[in-house]
Amino acid sequence: MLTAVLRGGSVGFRKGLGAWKALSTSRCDGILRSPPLVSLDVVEDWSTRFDQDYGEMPASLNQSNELTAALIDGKAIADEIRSEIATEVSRMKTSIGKVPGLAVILASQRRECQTYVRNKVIACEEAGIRSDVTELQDCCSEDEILCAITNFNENPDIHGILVQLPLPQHLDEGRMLSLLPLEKDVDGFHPLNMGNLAMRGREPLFISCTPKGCIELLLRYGVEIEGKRAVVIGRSNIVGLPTSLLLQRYHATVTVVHAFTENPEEIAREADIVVSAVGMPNLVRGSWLKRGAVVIDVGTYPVEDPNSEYGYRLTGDVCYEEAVKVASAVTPVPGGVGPMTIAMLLLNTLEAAKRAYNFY
Ligand SMILES: NC(=O)C1=CN([C@@H]2O[C@H](COP(=O)(O)OP(=O)(O)OC[C@H]3O[C@@H](n4cnc5c(N)ncnc54)[C@H](OP(=O)(O)O)[C@@H]3O)[C@@H](O)[C@H]2O)C=CC1
Ligand SMILES: Nc1nc(=O)c2c([nH]1)NC[C@@H]1CN(c3ccc(C(=O)N[C@@H](CCC(=O)O)C(=O)O)cc3)C=[N+]21
Ligand SMILES: [Mg+2]
Repeated sequence: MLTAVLRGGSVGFRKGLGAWKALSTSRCDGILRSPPLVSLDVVEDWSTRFDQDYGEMPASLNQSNELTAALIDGKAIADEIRSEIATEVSRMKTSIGKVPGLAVILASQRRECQTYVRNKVIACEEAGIRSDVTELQDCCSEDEILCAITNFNENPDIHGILVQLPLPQHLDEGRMLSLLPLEKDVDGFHPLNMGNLAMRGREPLFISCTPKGCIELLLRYGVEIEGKRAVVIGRSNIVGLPTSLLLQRYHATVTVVHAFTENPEEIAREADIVVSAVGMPNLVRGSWLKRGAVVIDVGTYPVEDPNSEYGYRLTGDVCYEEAVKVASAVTPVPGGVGPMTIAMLLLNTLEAAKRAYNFY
């Protein structure tokens, strides 16, 4: 039975001997877990660590001793999680006649925002989750957003509410997010959820989907986090900041790099784990990476591409061709973090519904 994907479903902390330990709880027993695939130390024989489950190439060395990084297949893992969520949703429907419901408030005509929302709606449908989108004009007022939030808040069939970001410039994003009902904040962006993520000894009701998806990729690929040097590039409320907090919960030593950072390249090169969330294609070159590092590329930057379905395609922050020669594992864009974000959103929505009905 699926109740949580993150190992230690709620990441608990145990005090003792000066150290806090993330506690593994039994709440995530039903989830398929692969044995360690990627080690932070470069090893010659990857075949012994290679897990068949995801069917991807393990990192290997070529004749000139260059690494070929393993591909971290976010799409495959997300599909697996989504099918487990679908099973849970049908169990819920059968036993109490209810399904989870997700509301999305979209106030942007930007095509990639429209695409993300469309992808979320499709993913909901496939999992048997009800979804309801309120589209507002770019020029909408704060009151209109509040009104949409209130409607969804009062609707008992809606368990999760997501305000697609960024909001148009003239709106106060922080204020909008602070007005979300805590127990429906499946994006984890409410200041109380963020604050509880940041504070030791406290648990957020929801952890933001993208950071949760990044950690889940690391865990599923067996990447050790505890004690390792992690560098997060970007410090936004929606990705960089919560990712740095979550990595600390898993006992990484975290450095945050941002637009004002001097010598980002040198800092990044110290990292065992690099998470980049900037939105600048090719920012992270091969020279930014320590040999054997694990690289999670969150960036999704739309570039014109007349050959692709919607006239654009997405590129990440990482120069993939260079990174694969230095890193031990890399997430692709697309097919890496993006699909995990959606899977975690469905999971948070399922969790919200379970709480609402006290159904476990
Ligand atoms: N795959 C997914 O599921 C998701 C992908 N994304 C993508 O991730 C990217 C980041 O999104 P988001 O966090 O919302 O973006 P923001 O624009 O809110 O934040 C960007 C961050 O990058 C930092 N930055 C800017 N330039 C540099 C630089 N040259 N070197 C180092 N840091 C820099 C900024 O620093 P400062 O704070 O100093 O300004 C800021 O902290 C985007 O491409 C977005 O589309 C976002 C969410 C989910
Ligand atoms: N309140 C809020 N919550 C969010 O979670 C949120 C947001 N606002 N604003 C925008 C960012 C961006 N984001 C993505 C989600 C999925 C993909 C995704 O599925 N990407 C696919 C490809 C999609 C495609 O090709 O168009 C992939 O990377 O494989 C990408 C980006 C969520 N965001
Ligand atoms: Mg953004």
